[in-house]
Amino acid sequence: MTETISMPHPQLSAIAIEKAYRKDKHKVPVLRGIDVDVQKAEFLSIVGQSGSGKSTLMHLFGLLDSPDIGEIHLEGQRIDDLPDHARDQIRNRVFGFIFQFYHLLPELNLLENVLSPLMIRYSTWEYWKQKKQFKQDALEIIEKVGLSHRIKHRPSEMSGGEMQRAAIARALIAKPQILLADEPTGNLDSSTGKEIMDLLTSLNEQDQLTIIMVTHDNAIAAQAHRTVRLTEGQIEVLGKSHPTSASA
Ligand SMILES: Nc1ncnc2c1ncn2[C@@H]1O[C@H](COP(=O)(O)OP(=O)(O)OP(=O)(O)O)[C@@H](O)[C@H]1O
Repeated sequence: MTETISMPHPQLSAIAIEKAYRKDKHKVPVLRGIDVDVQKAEFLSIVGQSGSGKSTLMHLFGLLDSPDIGEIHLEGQRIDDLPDHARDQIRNRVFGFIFQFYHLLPELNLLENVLSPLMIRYSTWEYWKQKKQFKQDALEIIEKVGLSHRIKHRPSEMSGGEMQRAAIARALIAKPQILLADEPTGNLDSSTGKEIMDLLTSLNEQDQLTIIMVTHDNAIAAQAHRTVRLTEGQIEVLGKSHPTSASA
């Protein structure tokens, strides 16, 4: 009797992705056939020269944009071709985003910034009904990122490292399965960058949070489980492999 062994799907896959932008009536190809599998609880870094398409690939993973050709799969299900409302829902519930320049709301204090995704997700009535619980969750997350002493501070009153911690807390409040981090240390000095990497590593190891991180810094990239390099629109696999990763 033959036995079929079914392999679990990767948590997230880019399959034969192609993407071009238009410039002066010309099509400029950026991604030319990208295949990447990301396993649950993996920490993957994506490196490549400026303009190589790292952010473009990240945006496709997070459904902020759509590929011209190819597919994005979540747990084996295609998600890039879903209707807008379903894409919005997956983007908000599955993915958390952090960026080089934090993108905090300047007029809100830390606690309000962390709560802001929930204010957007829920109706005013739903939000007020659950506000006590949400606030407690936010305070726990703020403690986890080491900012309990900054709750009432606005972004202009925080350092770069504190603002990135605040942005991480804001991403965590929505309980994402996958954190997409675009140059999270790109605006920080090396020791503050290391602190942010330590925080991301602990979220990955202790909370089993999958992290996909874009960086131009090879030393930062080396702290992930696995690194892929984008070169001329294609993937080159570098570095160590995650124990459960089967392919690029
Ligand atoms: N919305 C857009 N419209 C037109 N061209 C774009 C758009 N977004 C990106 N590009 C172009 O696509 C290429 C890849 O951009 P992308 O931002 O993905 O690269 P990157 O590797 O993240 O670069 P960097 O490290 O400098 O941030 C660049 O040449 C960029 O100019």
